[in-house]
Amino acid sequence: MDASSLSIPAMTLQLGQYQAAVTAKLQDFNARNFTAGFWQKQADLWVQDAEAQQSLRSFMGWLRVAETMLPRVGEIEEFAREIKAAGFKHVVVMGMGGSTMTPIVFKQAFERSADGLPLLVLDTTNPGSVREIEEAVSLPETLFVVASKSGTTAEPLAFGDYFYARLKELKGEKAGENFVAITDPGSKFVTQATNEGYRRIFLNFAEVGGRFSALSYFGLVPAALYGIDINTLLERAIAMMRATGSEGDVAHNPGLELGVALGVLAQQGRDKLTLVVPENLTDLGLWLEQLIAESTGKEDKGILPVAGDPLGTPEVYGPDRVFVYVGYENQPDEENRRKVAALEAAGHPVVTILMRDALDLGAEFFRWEVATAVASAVLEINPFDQPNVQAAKTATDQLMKVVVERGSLPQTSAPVLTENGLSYYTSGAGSTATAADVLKSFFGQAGTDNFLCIQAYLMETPALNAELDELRRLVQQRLHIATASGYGPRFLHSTGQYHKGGPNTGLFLQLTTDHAQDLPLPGRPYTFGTFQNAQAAGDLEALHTAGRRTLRVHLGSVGEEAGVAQLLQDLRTALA
Ligand SMILES: O=P(O)(O)OC[C@H]1O[C@H](O)[C@H](O)[C@@H](O)[C@@H]1O
Repeated sequence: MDASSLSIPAMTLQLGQYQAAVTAKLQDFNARNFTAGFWQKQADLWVQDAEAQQSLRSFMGWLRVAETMLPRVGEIEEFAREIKAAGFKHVVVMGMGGSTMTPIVFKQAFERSADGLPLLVLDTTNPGSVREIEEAVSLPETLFVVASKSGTTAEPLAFGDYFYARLKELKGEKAGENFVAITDPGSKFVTQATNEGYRRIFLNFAEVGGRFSALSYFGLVPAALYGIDINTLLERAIAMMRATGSEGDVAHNPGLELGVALGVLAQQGRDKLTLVVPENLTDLGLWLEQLIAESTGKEDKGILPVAGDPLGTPEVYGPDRVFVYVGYENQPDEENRRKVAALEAAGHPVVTILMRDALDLGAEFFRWEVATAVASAVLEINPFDQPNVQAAKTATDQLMKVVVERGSLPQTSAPVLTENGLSYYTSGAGSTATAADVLKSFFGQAGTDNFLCIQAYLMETPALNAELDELRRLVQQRLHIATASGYGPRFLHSTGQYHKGGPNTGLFLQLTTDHAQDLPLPGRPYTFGTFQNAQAAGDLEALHTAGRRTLRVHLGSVGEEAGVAQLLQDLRTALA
């Protein structure tokens, strides 16, 4: 073991029958001096098309962003002190995908320190969630951080407009004092934030893509406001950079080894990366999902990150899994570790990563960024684009144009059935006498390497989470397929790329509602609820265009929890 790898979290790979193929690929990559080429941004390691190579190179700024940020720690910490001195009591970070995933992880993984401010993240257009945030804080004492790399993403702009209008009612022309922007230089949002008198605009780096931006201003500004020691976080990331070859050759490159393993396993059908984490790291799953799914899920290939799948015994899993345990050295997490050991004994490949404390997340973000880029090289795809995300955005934009012109969303198709207030929309239904029939026929399409993806355009609550977990458990036990679940529109900026661009193995269950308690968007002729439903309809259209199998269950005016409870009951009958 070389000296630099001593200062990074330990990783072990138990690959069983796949070890030989992974070793062969590693030897092949080493023979081609992959690590040196990687640090020199040698784009032909991934793709051969000249245009794609140029684009790929232009998004590799994340490689050394931790080093760029280290000298800026003082500036960020000074800003955090200024905010506290100005009397702010809360921070709300607003944005989508890569721009807000890191603060979500930090908020769960770290206890807020005595000099940190409470942190909330808004990354949904659900009117109930927006209202929940508004009610949880005292608006005049809240700092709103609008985080958008492009400065053109519809959601953060809507969130910014909504809360800016609220603050204007309270503080008039001084509203901008409560707002901070993190965005790329030259984005349209820079102009808007300047005109609105934002307190501060942090300019990030054009060559750092959203999902690779954890160690840039996007992750570090919220972290410092929350009281996290960002200096140590970056130092740990830099230790991982060195271990992966940033300063020259290394005997073992942990990012390369993980990435090659994941890429080779995916090629051999083990393409569902099933994450197992202790209770206090579940949100790391959200971060890994957006990184891995959006980077690798394209051209009908990809690795599906599966987070929050109830962990079962070996016999409920098919040969399409690789299990990754990420936990803490000093936290026993006995039940998870015992189950993972049983899976390994049964021949499933298992990766184990043990962090010393939450500050090691700095190192892990970087390890996983390298591994994701390396796995993409194995799969021969460009990890830094997201071609299929745009399809859903375009379809949603078209629908919103109709809303602006006509005042409401167009009715697209008729349900195949309405029962107990729930309406079912699907093209694949056979006999549709009852809801259980519709469900039976939809789930009857599940092949062994398929997965269920629940897409909930609903308000996230602990009760709904518990119901969706139950739904996943039921499907896993009865059908032995992987299950994933995401709240819309969050997942559109994350796993949404894989859903439309990855292999056509998903069964997509979309859940929508009428939004009994909607919220108007100031200055716009529509509500948050209509916006969220347009996003659902736009994505459904994009899924259909990509030939995916879908079932939309509209909960109508039946409450969200009551509606999903009804669905669960019918599903139990259907899968009996
Ligand atoms: O930061 P933004 O430019 O607003 O982008 C937010 C998110 O939007 C898109 O959907 C991309 O696919 C994501 O990778 C990105 O993180």
